[in-house]
Amino acid sequence: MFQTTHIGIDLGTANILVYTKQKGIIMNEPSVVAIDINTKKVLAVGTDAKNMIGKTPSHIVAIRPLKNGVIADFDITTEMLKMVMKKVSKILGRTVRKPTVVVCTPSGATTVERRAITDAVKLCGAKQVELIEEPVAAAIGADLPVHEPTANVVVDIGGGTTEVAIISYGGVVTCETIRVGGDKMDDDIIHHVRKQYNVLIGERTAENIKKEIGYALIDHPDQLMEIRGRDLVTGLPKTVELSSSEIQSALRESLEAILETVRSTLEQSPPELSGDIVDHGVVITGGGALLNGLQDWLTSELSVPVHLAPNPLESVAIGTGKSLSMLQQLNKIAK
Ligand SMILES: Nc1ncnc2c1ncn2[C@@H]1O[C@H](COP(=O)(O)OP(=O)(O)OP(=O)(O)O)[C@@H](O)[C@H]1O
Repeated sequence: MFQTTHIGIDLGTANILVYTKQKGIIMNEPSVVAIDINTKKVLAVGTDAKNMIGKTPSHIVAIRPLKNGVIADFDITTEMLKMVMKKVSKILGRTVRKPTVVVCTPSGATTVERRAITDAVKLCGAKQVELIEEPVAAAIGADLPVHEPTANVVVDIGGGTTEVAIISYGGVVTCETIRVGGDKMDDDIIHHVRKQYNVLIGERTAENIKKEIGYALIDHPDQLMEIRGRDLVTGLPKTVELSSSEIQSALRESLEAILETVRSTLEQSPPELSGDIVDHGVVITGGGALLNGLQDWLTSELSVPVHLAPNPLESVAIGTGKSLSMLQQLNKIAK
């Protein structure tokens, strides 16, 4: 006889997290797959694959099979999920058979995109697949009282998208999504260094620059960072010194786009909920919420309190997992 397993998966553009009720988050790895294009064989998944980005011979490519929160390459996503299930079995010390899986989807995902996620998870052996909208999962994960008739505003800044949602009484009252998140900020930095210094840098370097000297606030202690890339004129490696103020202006456009989305979502709030927003403010979550100075910058621009979720990188996975126990309760009632 085998045990039924209930699993929550945050299938993100940047990271994939797996949650079980008994052990909490048991896996947190980059959503990256390394493939040999000659044999079509998957060589590595997660951290091992991410470490290969930009460093492999030409027949090995590191692919991110999700873009903007949805599946961009179905077959590779399925392969990645199969490897994830194997890792989960290893971590749990037993074979996971026919699990019930809750997966989050961006609220802007189309029916076809939602269907693709369900199909991919089913192909990995899941018996039942339930979908939950990402902002609702993020709000549950951030311990917001989503089931109360009060406005809970969540700004989830992920790798591929930023979702802004007002949740009340267990449902989404209004929501806006833009395809601007941490990845776009990395692109902004790559573009800036190429334009300003004629130097090409990789995605990982850009992400490190963003985390170390990327600031949302114009007013911040100026910091310098040395980075290495390829000189586009000579083709040779080159070292460049970057300042936090130039990175701040490189990120400006993306940050303004996020701010505009928050503003227009708040503008759509029903008047009865606006008072709650002034009192309770906005919760920022997702990895992008960790950008230096973002909380202070949004507070000054929005004139409402802005709170950072306790575990911004894990809120969605925790919320997905918690919704799992709600599902179990519902199933018990149904039986
Ligand atoms: N300290 C930090 N400062 C700025 N950005 C960060 C920091 N830590 C992580 N990030 C960024 O957060 C993003 C990943 O966040 P998260 O794991 O919430 O996204 P995701 O759920 O995979 O994406 P999506 O929700 O779009 O599917 C990446 O772009 C990463 O560079």
